[in-house]
Amino acid sequence: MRPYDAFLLISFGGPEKTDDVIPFLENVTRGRGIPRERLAEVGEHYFLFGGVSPINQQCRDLIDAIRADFDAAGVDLPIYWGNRNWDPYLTETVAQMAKDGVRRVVALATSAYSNYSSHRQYLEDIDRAREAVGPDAPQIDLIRPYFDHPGFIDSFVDHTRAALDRLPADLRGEARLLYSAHSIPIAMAQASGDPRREHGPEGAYVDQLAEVARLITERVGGEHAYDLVYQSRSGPPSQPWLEPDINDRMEELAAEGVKAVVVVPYGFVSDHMEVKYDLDVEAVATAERLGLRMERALSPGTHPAFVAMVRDLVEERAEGREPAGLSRLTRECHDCPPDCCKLR
Ligand SMILES: CC1=C(CCC(=O)O)c2cc3nc(cc4[nH]c(cc5[nH]c(cc1n2)c(C)c5CCC(=O)O)c(CCC(=O)O)c4C)C(CCC(=O)O)=C3C
Ligand SMILES: [Fe+2]
Repeated sequence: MRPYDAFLLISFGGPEKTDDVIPFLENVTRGRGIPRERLAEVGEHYFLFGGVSPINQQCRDLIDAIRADFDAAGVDLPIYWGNRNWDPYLTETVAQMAKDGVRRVVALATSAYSNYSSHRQYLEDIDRAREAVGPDAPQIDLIRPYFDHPGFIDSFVDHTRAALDRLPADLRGEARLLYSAHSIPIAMAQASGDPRREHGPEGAYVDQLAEVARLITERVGGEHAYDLVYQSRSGPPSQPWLEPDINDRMEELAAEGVKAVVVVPYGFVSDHMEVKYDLDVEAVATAERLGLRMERALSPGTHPAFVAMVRDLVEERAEGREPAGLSRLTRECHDCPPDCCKLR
C-alpha cells in the first residue's frame, strides 16, 4: 500500500515468566521516580499471574486478526511488532526491518489517547530505535491517537451492552456505568495534546476521555448515568494524579444507594495486567465488600470493529485523508505536532 512497505504494531511489552518480572519493572520505571514500595506491590500483581502478563499474547492475537483482515482486503503489507519495555524490543524490530530492506513503515501504538505515556513516549521510542539502527533504519510514521474512531467506540458499545446483559434483569436498567482509564500525574494531563489548541483545564487527555464516555453511553442507549474514574495510580503520594480512583468512587456510589455498576475500561485497548489486576481483582474485591453488583466490559482486544479500524487508519494515513472520528476532538495530535504531549 503506497507509500508504505510494512505495518508495525508498537506496544508496551510485558513479562512472560517469573524471572522476567523484576527486569521488566526496572525497564518501565527507569528514571521515572516510582517509589520502591509501589514497585514491590506491582511485582506481586504479576507474580499472582505466574509472572505472565497477558499483553504479549494479546498483541500476537491482534496481529493474527489484522493479518486475516489485511489478506481479505488485499492489503499485502508485512506486519512487524516491537515493544517499549520487553522482548521483542522495538530497536530489534527496526533492525530486522532494515535487514529486510523495509524503507517506509506505518505504525500503530496500542494506546488510543493523547498524553505522554500513550503518544509522545512512543514517538521518542521510535526516534531512539531508528538512531540505534543507523542510516538503514526505515522511516516510521506513527498513526495519530484514535480515541474517537468509530471502530474503537463501537467495540466498547458492543462489550458494554454484553456486560449489562450479564447483570440480573432487575438491576440492569439502573446500572451505573463507570468509565475507567489509567490515572496520570495532573502535570502530565495538563501537558497532553497539541499546545496550540484549546483544552479544558485538565488537558486534552481528560477532554478526550469525557467525549468517549459520552459517545459510548449515547450509543449503548438506556440513558444510564455514568462517571469518569481512574485506576492504576503510582508515583509518590505527594504528586497529584487524576482522580477519583475507581475504588473510592464505588464506595461513594454504594453509600448513595447504587446497586450495580458496569465498569468500562475505555482507557485501554486490551485486557492486559492493569485491567486483569486493578479491575478484575482489586475493583471486584471492593464491589464485593460494598455489596455492589459489578460487571466488567471487555476492552477492544480483537473485536472485528477494532480490527477493521486498524486497516482504516492505515489507509487514512497512506491516502492523506481527513481523520475519521465521532467527536469535535478528532484532529487532536493528528498532524503529530513536534511538541504535542510533551512533559513540561
Ligand atoms: C496512560 C497509561 C497507560 C494507558 C495507555 C496504554 O495502554 O498504553 C498505561 C498502560 C500500561 N501500563 C502498564 C504497566 C505499567 N505502568 C506503570 C507506570 C505508569 N503508567 C503510566 C501511564 C500509563 N500506562 C504512568 C504515568 C506510569 C508512572 C510511571 C511513568 O511515568 O512512566 C508501571 C510501573 C509500576 C506502577 O507504578 O504501576 C507498570 C508496570 C502496561 C502493561 C500491562 C501488562 O503488563 O499487561 C500498560 C499497557
Ligand atoms: Fe502504566
